[in-house]
Amino acid sequence: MRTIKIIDDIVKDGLSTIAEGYEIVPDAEGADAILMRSTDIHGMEVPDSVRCIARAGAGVNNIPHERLAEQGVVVFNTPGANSNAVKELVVGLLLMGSRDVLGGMRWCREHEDDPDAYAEAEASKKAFVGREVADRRIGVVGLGAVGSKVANACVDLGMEVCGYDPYLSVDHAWQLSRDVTPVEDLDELCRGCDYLTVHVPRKEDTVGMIGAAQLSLLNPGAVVLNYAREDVVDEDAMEAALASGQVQRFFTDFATPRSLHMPHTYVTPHTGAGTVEAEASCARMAVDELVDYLDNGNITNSVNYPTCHMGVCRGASRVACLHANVPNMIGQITAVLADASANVQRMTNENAGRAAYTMFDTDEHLEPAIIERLSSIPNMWRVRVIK
Ligand SMILES: NC(=O)c1ccc[n+]([C@@H]2O[C@H](COP(=O)([O-])OP(=O)(O)OC[C@H]3O[C@@H](n4cnc5c(N)ncnc54)[C@H](O)[C@@H]3O)[C@@H](O)[C@H]2O)c1
Ligand SMILES: O=C(O)CC[C@@H](O)C(=O)O
Repeated sequence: MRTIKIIDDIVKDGLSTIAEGYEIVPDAEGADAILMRSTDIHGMEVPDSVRCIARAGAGVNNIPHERLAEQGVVVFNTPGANSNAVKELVVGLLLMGSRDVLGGMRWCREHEDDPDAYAEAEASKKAFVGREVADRRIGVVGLGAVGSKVANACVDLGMEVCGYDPYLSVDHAWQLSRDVTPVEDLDELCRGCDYLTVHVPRKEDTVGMIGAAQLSLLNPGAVVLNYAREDVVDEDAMEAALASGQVQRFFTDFATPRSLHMPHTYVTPHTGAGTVEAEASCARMAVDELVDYLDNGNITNSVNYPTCHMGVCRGASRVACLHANVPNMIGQITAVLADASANVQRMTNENAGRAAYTMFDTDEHLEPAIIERLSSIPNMWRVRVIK
């Protein structure tokens, strides 16, 4: 029986692909895998029993994945699985940010007992006049799963859309409307924008990337949306820009102590991906990744190990070696197998960044002493006997 510890709220519907032979357990200690969402586990000691962690979502800044790679723990995420949900909310807020929808609704609610409200509304409505988004310029920072969808939707709304993404993948480039203008410099992107929306992961080069300089380049009265991570937009700079009117409205998905008190700021409680569809598709993708890794050693959508697929093992045994991406690891692994006269049926080696993954099927079962020898190769982080 394989075991999964679930951290966070994972919709039941999303767990439907958990195969027979799996059990959800209450503790991480002793579990084979962890399935989780946004809880920050930087301070958690991940037990040695845990071989993989799947984050049902896109952002993995809450998981120490580089450290976990050296512990031989494969970390997965679910690229794109919630991107439509975020796109829909961002587009909705973009429109709300252009018309004072919330102000108008508040006015109506405040007049709920006023018998003359209907007539007074006609006189009061000029306070809520907004602007149309068509022909306005929007800058989209990050053109991945979410950003590319937002950019395309803005094209459909008739906006002038510019995008900035120095690491744009070929897949996402294919998905992007040809009416999105690529801009190579962040400041150039911001210059003259009426709207700015941010869809980058939280990492060293994105923390604070939207600061005073970028906000000052927007058109006065711009609307800014942050549905990426809280500190991608510098809060000091944003508060000053809101106070001066340089930014008219700020929509953010992050209820930080600061954002909750900022003027003209509309905060949602990290619900960008909060739809039944997105939650289920993230959970299902995460479960599929965990199960294929635990059962077959295959790796799909890992953020700290390379992709590797060898299907289902047809040999007597399958072993996976998780190790540093340094020279002569394959040489040392095959030397151990040659010493043991093991006949390798299939073998794959892949690497990504500092980590590498070597998986092989053999015609015979490998004795524990051989596994021991493989494990003691320097820079070997974990050896898994899958079959
Ligand atoms: N609010 C939510 O509920 C919610 C939901 C999904 C994603 N997110 C956040 O949004 C981020 C993006 O999600 P996604 O699914 O589009 O991820 P993604 O990986 O598909 O796209 C991220 C894009 O950002 C680009 N990028 C990276 N560094 C950059 C930089 N310095 N400047 C410009 N572009 C850069 C990448 O090249 C990539 O194209 C996630 O990492 C997560 O933090 C939030
Ligand atoms: O799990 C969530 O609720 C939010 C997920 C979102 O922030 C993501 O990065 O995909």
